[in-house]
Amino acid sequence: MKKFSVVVAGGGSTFTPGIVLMLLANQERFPLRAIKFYDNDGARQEIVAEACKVILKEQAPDIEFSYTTDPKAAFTDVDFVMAHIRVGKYPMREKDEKIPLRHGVVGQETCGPGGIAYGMRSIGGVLEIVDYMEKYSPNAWMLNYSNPAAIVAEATRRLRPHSKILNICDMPIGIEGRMAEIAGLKSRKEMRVRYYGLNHFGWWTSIEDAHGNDLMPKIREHVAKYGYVPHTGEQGGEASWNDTFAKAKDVWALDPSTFPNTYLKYYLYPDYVVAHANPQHTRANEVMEHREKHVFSSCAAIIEAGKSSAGELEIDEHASYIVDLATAIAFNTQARMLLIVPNEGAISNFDPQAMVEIPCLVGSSGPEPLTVGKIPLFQHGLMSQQVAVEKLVVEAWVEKSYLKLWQAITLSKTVPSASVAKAILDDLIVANKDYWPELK
Ligand SMILES: NC(=O)c1ccc[n+]([C@@H]2O[C@H](COP(=O)([O-])OP(=O)(O)OC[C@H]3O[C@@H](n4cnc5c(N)ncnc54)[C@H](O)[C@@H]3O)[C@@H](O)[C@H]2O)c1
Ligand SMILES: O=P(O)(O)OC[C@H]1O[C@H](O[C@H]2[C@H](O)[C@@H](O)[C@@H](O)O[C@@H]2CO)[C@H](O)[C@@H](O)[C@@H]1O
Ligand SMILES: [Mn+2]
Repeated sequence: MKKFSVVVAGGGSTFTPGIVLMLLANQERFPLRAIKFYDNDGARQEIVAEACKVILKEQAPDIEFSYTTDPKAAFTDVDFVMAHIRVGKYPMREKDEKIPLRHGVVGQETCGPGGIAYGMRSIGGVLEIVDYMEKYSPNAWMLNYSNPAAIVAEATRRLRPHSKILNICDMPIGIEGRMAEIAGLKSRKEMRVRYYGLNHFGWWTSIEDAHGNDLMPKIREHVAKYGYVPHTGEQGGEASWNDTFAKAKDVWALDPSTFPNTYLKYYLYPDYVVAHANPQHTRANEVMEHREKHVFSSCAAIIEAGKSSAGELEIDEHASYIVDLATAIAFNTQARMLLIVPNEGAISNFDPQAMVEIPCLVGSSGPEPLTVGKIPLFQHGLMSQQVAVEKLVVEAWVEKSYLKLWQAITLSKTVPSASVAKAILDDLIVANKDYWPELK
């Protein structure tokens, strides 16, 4: 069986160790000859890379491993680019979340003004990686999950329309895992779903088991009481995520015939979100205090001891969707997966040039979207507004347009007025002076 070469773009990511462990656990179906890391922060990457070097030496000494900040070394002779960069890293995520809250508006990583600010930083970073891939390994595929996926996907549609890049998200994966548990199944892979929307802005319309039995009634009975919290009472995990999964109950109430992506709470209940936010301590702080600290302290311990058992790195099981996607491309499996793709009529009454998140069959030539048909007025209205925001952000980046970015923030369902939008924009411009193009 062919062995593949993968470069992880964003090697210093907190998700890299879990993804490496997941890749090692999937060698049977996705054998590797080489893994490379690439990052523009060599010091950050070195900590993760040196720990992963120990793990790879223990578990897969035959896989060639290297890490670099040199694009030519990183992107030469690769079959897949797995991209998860965060331009500006967590300090900028913290500003994305805190600046809107200063103005009484939702502060979130990928939603609202925070997501727009993040998008203005990510576009250039992701396009640069696409160009490196095409320069040094023109036959490679890029599996991108750098956020904000919706804006990045629109930017790649518009600016790199012929590039071999697939934009993906793991939120539906995480929610489907909970749905499967609620339905009494062992795995989400026993479910066959129909879903549509934008990234972080979608709905399930059908969920069946492998025999075609409708699982919606059973899941609906649970969600109506508990949201996506699988069992009542104490939950594991982090409080903010637990609150998000529980809040799905109220988001679901807006259309009980479907199940919502959890991110819709930021657009449908922005008042609730702001009222429950701490402007001095947001999700970025939680992640820096927990995931980032845990991953980097584990990596340091592994490096120090020279053995993986010295750390507590965990396999990122749910990231196996990345291998599902890579094997679908590599072996033409026609796997059925949610991807962010050009609509082109799949949703028959929606903008054909919108990037929509819908089920696709994936093979060696890429994704083949399944048809969705007409969507209802409620979802159509919400999606039309949101996709216009996302398109305006990309136009603002291309044209370096202050006006279009102001329009984008004003149009977001999370923002109450053009004056509040302008105040937020002016603060974001100052905060992002090292990252955004200079707006005129
Ligand atoms: N699509 C999804 O559903 C999904 C799920 C989880 C995480 N993510 C995304 O994955 C990314 C990584 O998340 P994280 O929390 O580990 O972030 P992180 O800050 O820990 O790691 C990101 C890495 O990217 C590097 N980087 C930044 N700009 C770069 C550039 N221009 N070129 C090369 N490297 C660059 C940073 O130096 C850093 O090492 C984020 O964009 C996050 O939103 C997406
Ligand atoms: O606040 P974070 O950084 O913990 O998470 C933000 C990301 O949330 C989603 O990814 C989740 C995933 O959906 C969930 O099941 C679990 O595995 O954790 C992931 C990362 O925390 C979302 O899809 C991403 O786009 C966000 O970046
Ligand atoms: Mn996502």
